[in-house]
Amino acid sequence: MHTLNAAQQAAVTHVDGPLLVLAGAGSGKTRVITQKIAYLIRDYGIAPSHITAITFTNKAAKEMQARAQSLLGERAKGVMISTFHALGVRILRQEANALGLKPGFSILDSSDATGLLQELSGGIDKAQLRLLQSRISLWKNALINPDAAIELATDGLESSAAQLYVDYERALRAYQAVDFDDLIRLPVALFTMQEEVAERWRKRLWHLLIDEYQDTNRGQYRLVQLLTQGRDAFTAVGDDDQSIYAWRGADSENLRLLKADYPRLKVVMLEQNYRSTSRILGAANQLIAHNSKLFEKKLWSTHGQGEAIHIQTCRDGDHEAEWVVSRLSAHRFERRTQFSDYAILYRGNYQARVFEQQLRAQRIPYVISGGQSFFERAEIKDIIAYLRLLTNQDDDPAFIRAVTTPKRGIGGATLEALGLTAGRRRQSLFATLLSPALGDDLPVRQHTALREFSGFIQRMEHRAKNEPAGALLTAIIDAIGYETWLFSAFDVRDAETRWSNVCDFVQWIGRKGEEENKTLLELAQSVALLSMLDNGTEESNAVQLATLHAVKGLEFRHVFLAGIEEGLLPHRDSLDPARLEEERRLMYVGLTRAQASLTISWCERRKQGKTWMLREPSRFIAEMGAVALTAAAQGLTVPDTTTAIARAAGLRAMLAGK
Ligand SMILES: Nc1ncnc2c1ncn2[C@@H]1O[C@H](COP(=O)(O)OP(=O)(O)OP(=O)(O)O)[C@@H](O)[C@H]1O
Ligand SMILES: [Mg+2]
Repeated sequence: MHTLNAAQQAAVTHVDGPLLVLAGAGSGKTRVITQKIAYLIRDYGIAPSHITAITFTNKAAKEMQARAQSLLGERAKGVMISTFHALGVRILRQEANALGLKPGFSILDSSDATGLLQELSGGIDKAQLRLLQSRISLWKNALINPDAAIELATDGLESSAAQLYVDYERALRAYQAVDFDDLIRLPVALFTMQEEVAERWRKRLWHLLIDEYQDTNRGQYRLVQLLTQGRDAFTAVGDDDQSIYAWRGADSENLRLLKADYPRLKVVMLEQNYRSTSRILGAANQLIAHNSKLFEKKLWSTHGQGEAIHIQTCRDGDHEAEWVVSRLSAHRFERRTQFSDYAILYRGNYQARVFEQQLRAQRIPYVISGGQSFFERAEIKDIIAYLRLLTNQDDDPAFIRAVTTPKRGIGGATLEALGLTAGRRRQSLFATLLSPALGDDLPVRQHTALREFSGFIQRMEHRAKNEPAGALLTAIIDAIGYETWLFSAFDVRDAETRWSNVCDFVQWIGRKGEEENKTLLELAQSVALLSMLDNGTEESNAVQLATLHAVKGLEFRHVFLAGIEEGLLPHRDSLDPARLEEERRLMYVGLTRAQASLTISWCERRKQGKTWMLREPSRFIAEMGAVALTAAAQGLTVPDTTTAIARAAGLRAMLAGK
């Protein structure tokens, strides 16, 4: 408690009613949550299992768990610290029956969902499909069901989306599958319909703590309401200036709604920033002052002025990557810092590639998050299809993927025949396959192959109940001949990469199985969640590469913000006033990740498709205010790449000599 300021202490000790901590970046909101968990358990005598904390990413959950553990030791283990979605899974798993789901239901990640929608929509083009999918997702997040969506639809696009939504829901139910949005929507529906179920959960949940509250959507808001109704005891912390998920249905109005919905709401403001130098904070404050305000907030730091913010003009994207990586390298030798003190941040995933190339070329270890997930690679999804099938045999998409990968002589015609019979009988493919009468509809050879497959799945399911997860997964992969198949289907280098990913996955499952004492069946279900937001491989001393969206809540000693140009940030599709404000908040999130130094780069030209486009520095740079900056942009010379590399090499030699 002595490590908290007075306002933080007030937030920690307020336990009997609703509380909102509303404060800017780096003011210790997340710290309030961790300390409050410890306070509730140690000083207030609440059992760990009655406390639940919600974070935005798996990574944040992990960090919070570690911090709670360092404060509380073993006792912290009983606290549920997870993302909203993981809480949803937990509720659904326990209440599956009430929702007509079986406990082993499948969770589709967004690319599975896209695949299913593609199939249902009869193969429309990708751009159109993306629009429909995001429309459906927004409806789901706003708790609007398919029937209501049909009524609400106002134009052609919305009507097709609503129709697709109807078919999509039907398919999901038939496959005993849920998508990410359902992980919130279904518990809300359940708690709304069945008061006694809601009450049971409320009893278990003495105090709920929610980080990054500004990025909750309608469904999540409702879930919190349903879980806390009655005692209304919860802690929400957030910053409206860091709301950056509107495109996924998040609504920072939820902060204001709290005040209306909970008349007893206590609001605590925090004003001291413990993270950044005054100069970085000043730039961030000046920038965000250009947005219209939901709440008035102050933020100051006692860390001193610190280093000037460096703005670098680069010729093009390649030059930028080279420059950033060389500067980082030189900086590390000068300051004797760790690689993990650095983050290179950008707006879009695709921007990562050039930085990865440079980092690899200069042999600098890095981790990347927010990019294409490890779990979204084809070979990993192949294996996951088998896992899904073990837990839920009605999962038709998993069945089709597994039965056809590796090829086992079961062709399109066979699957089509099977599909027709299944459709007629309103059964899943797997259930149809098991029924004795099927033989009439299929040629003998095909029938035997299918039967072999179903027998295999059933045997493995049986073994999964008591054999260690890692060993069993290895057995499955051996039995299906996956390695051999990879090397026959792809060229050697490609196959090697894929096989090594599969081995990593097996190891990871093995480790998780041991650590969490879970069977393969139990692990299989949570795998889908990992592909959601963050999936950075774990390495301790590495430069962090990430999108701005993925680094919310995190901090780094030295931050590079790349591609800070008109068109990229703000993005050219987001220039209307409302979206421009969201872009500005994104920049604010980026600036406020930095503790000690901040380097911003932009390119004079960039390739867009095949043509070179001239670029301008982002308006956000000007909005940060000139005092904060050294301006290479204003004609100051900076060491070019070669000098920086030479300097780094010189320093390396010097350090080695010492
Ligand atoms: N009272 C305090 N004394 C010393 N350090 C503190 C105090 N409160 C917070 N800090 C430190 O300040 C940094 C920022 O805290 P924290 O991450 O909790 O801020 P936040 O408000 O959650 O930021 P963000 O809005 O970016 O999520 C952390 O390193 C934290 O340990
Ligand atoms: Mg935080």
